[in-house]
Amino acid sequence: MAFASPVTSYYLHNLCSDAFSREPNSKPRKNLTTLNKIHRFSLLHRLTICRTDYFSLWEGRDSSKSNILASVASADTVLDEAVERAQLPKGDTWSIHKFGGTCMGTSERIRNVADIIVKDESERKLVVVSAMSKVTDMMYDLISKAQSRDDSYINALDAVLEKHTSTAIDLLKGDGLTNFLSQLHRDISNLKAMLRAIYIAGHATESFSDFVVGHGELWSAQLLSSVIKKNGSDCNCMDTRDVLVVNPVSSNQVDPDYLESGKRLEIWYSDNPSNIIVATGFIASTPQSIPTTLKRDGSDFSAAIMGALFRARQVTIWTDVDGVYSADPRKVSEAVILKTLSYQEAWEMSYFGANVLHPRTIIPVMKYDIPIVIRNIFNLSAPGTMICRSFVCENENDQGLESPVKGFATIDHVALVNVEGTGMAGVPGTASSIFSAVKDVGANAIMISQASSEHSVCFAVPEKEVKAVSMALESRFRQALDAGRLSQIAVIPNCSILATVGQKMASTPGVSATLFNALAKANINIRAIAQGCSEYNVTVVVKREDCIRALRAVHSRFYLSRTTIAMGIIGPGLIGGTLLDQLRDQAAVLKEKFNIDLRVMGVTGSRTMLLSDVGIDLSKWRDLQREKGEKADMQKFVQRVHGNHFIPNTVIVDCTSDSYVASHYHDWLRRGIHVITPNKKANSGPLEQYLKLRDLQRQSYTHYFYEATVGAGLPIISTLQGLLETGDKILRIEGIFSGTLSYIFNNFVGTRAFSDVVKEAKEAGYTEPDPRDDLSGTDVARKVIILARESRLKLELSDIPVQSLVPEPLKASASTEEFMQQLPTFDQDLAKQRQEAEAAGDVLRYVGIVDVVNQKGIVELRRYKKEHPFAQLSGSDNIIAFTTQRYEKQPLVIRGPGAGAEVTAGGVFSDILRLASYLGAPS
Ligand SMILES: NC(=O)C1=CN([C@@H]2O[C@H](COP(=O)(O)OP(=O)(O)OC[C@H]3O[C@@H](n4cnc5c(N)ncnc54)[C@H](O)[C@@H]3O)[C@@H](O)[C@H]2O)C=CC1
Ligand SMILES: N[C@@H](CC=O)C(=O)O
Ligand code: NA
Repeated sequence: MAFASPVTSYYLHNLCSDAFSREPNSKPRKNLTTLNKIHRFSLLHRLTICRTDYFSLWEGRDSSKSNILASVASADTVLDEAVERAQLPKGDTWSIHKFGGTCMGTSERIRNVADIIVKDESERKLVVVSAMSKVTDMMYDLISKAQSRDDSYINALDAVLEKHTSTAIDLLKGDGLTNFLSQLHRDISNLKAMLRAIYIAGHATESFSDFVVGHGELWSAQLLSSVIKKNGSDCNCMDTRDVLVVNPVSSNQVDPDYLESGKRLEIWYSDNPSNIIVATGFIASTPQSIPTTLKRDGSDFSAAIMGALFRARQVTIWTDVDGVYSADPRKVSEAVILKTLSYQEAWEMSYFGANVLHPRTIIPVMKYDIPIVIRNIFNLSAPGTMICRSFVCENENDQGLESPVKGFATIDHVALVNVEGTGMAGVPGTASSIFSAVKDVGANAIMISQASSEHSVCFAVPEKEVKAVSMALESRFRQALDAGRLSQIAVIPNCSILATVGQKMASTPGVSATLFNALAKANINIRAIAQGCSEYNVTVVVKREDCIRALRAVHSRFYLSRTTIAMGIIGPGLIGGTLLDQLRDQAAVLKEKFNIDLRVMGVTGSRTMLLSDVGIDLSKWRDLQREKGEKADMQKFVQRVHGNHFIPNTVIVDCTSDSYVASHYHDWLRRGIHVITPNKKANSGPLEQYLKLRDLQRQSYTHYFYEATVGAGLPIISTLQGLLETGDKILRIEGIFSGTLSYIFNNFVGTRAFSDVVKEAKEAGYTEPDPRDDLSGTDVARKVIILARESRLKLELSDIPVQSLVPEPLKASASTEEFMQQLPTFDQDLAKQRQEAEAAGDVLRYVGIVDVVNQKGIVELRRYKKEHPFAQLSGSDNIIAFTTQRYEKQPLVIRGPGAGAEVTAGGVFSDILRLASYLGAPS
């Protein structure tokens, strides 16, 4: 220590002798205290009996679960009887309660804490408190200001004084208030002198800082104990520096000295016996009685050490959340509060950044099987999460039996390092060389994985450390790299770690299969995997951009009972609009009865789009689109529907007839977005693109359904796929594939004009957006191509000869309206054809044929006898006959309405439900 002047030394000498003159050992030692009795008779005894019974049960005669549970219950009775016999007074057990800074944030909250403590008279309590919220930061700020010779530390100290004075005035009165304020003023004037010394020296040692900072806990403990006393309860305030002794092991870690702390506690308690003790968290002393702190998460650690010293029944950590969540609720909004966690599970979760306890907090209580309960001070009705020995956890409730996985946690900003080469196999010491290089640059390997071929070792390090690590490895292995014994030291940046935690994974086959399956279904690629043989944790490394989706996918697989699918609907026209209405009407039933949760996150037309982060209210989607719609932007639409929500599965439903929209399917499928459509453009477009699309889709775990492209809601595609998949051979598919043309020729009778019937078909919603697509035969040709390609024929649309019914002069009409206006002029042509057919006892039918045997397709207007099944149709009926090896003599025939808003939207809807069932919805 280089102190600048004699003045400084003088100040420090005085301050230090005042501050460090606490000599707990010098206090008179009394005989065995009540506390010791508690140790001996009550808790240890209780725990011993308890353990003996559990173990004898495990090793004993009957280890079936129900018998164990029954016997545990009887063991509890035995315990109670033992306690009764020992005639231990009620209240002899201790519990530890820890209240963090938020719980102690205001006078109102401190009053609330006092209420919780005083109202529960069931047992003795040691209450560990943190400083009032923000005070620790204020105290550190004082030191940093003083060290950097910034005079404003004086004002900052005044703010600290003011905060505690006003809180005390709110909470206390009379002697309680006077005593607190006079102690506060004494402390503040001491601090002022000390900070002045730090200011002059321009430096504060760690123990000075610890001493200054620890005042936050001293004041909050004094405040709380005064309030409790004011309420008439017997309470003492403990400055834990008199009791807790710790040995520093590194700059951010200390080891408790239980033996010495136990001795000091005994002395302290014999001087200050009471039913309630309010103790300062965070602070402690070294064996030389120099003030220190317990470093990070110090107050939790204080509570756990006290729990162990008191052999407490339970340690309750009061906080502002309902307990430990199954995943970070900011990332997974459907995360649930876990009822129990084993010590090991809590350990694993906290390692991976879950907001649980610091692992070292668990060690002291774990030793004595003391449960830790995390509870919400703002929601007393929530039972919280109990962290305890796994055997006890299982008995507490059945949660452990339901899911072998408890929680999921992630670490971002990670890079993978892959050291690879044939020269590694069978060479002892390679791993040691790799990790000693990692150690030499002070990096931490978060995860390590090596396959037994030994050709590569892969490990994850924090991204900020990867450059130094790779340089160190390159230099360490320069020779091996030059000689080719190592082929590469590769860095894979932008990764995240996803950990799945659960002690019961160890004894449950199939957990990792479920996990990997969920990731596969969400189309997430796994870069590396690690599972220790304790099996408490399966860790995967994924691309950072996939991490939240991965987390949601696995979480929903293990926790969401429903199959939740995010949907984007493109083209809210006739079919799209009807589909949205059908979804609106059926959503509740699907959710309730089938556990399927369909959420429309976006609807886009060609001009406006409507987006939502939680799902659009379908009861008013039209109004919302009108009022809240924004300019349509396909990229933004897909990004929001797929990326910005908590649902792992996305489907885009294309209800347009647009080739441009269809050209996006490839990209969507590649990104793991499922596609469903009644739009025929993709499957009847250029063959090469179609084949590419199907290849991609088959390779990925994404689904592409298009039942409504042929025969609207009729099961045409699925029937054909079923025949093919079960090994049948398709010979010929023949039918009336156009609802519009079926309707037209079914109704083009008597004196009716052809154009009138076309108009009717359009108004009934059977036609394509442009009815020329129907009349020209193009729509039928597309359906023929779709079925031909499904039957493995490699045909282009241009390979199909098509007989068009569009009069030659109208082919080039500017608009649909113009076409419809001019059509009556050409009514005579078709009237003539019809009359000729009628005269011969025939009817006209517009048919499509897939001739699989001869590998060709035909689309034409044909004559059929009046008795032929094709002549028996009505309305917009389609009829499709499959002639196959199995159905050779009698074709398999499907007939029914093949166009129209309701049936088509219904067909699209059932594809959506098929997707849900593929994704795991109950059937
Ligand atoms: N009407 C029927 O009976 C059947 C129709 N289909 C198919 O259903 C699809 C939809 O047909 P309809 O609803 O009758 O047509 P429609 O014309 O009523 O609706 C299409 C909608 O898509 C929108 N749209 C067009 N291009 C777009 C783009 N690039 N981006 C966003 N939105 C765009 C339009 O603005 C319109 O709202 C078509 O592919 C059709 O072949 C399939 C089977 C039967
Ligand atoms: N316009 C089509 C609709 C279905 O694809 C038809 O009439 O069949
Ligand atoms: Na269909």
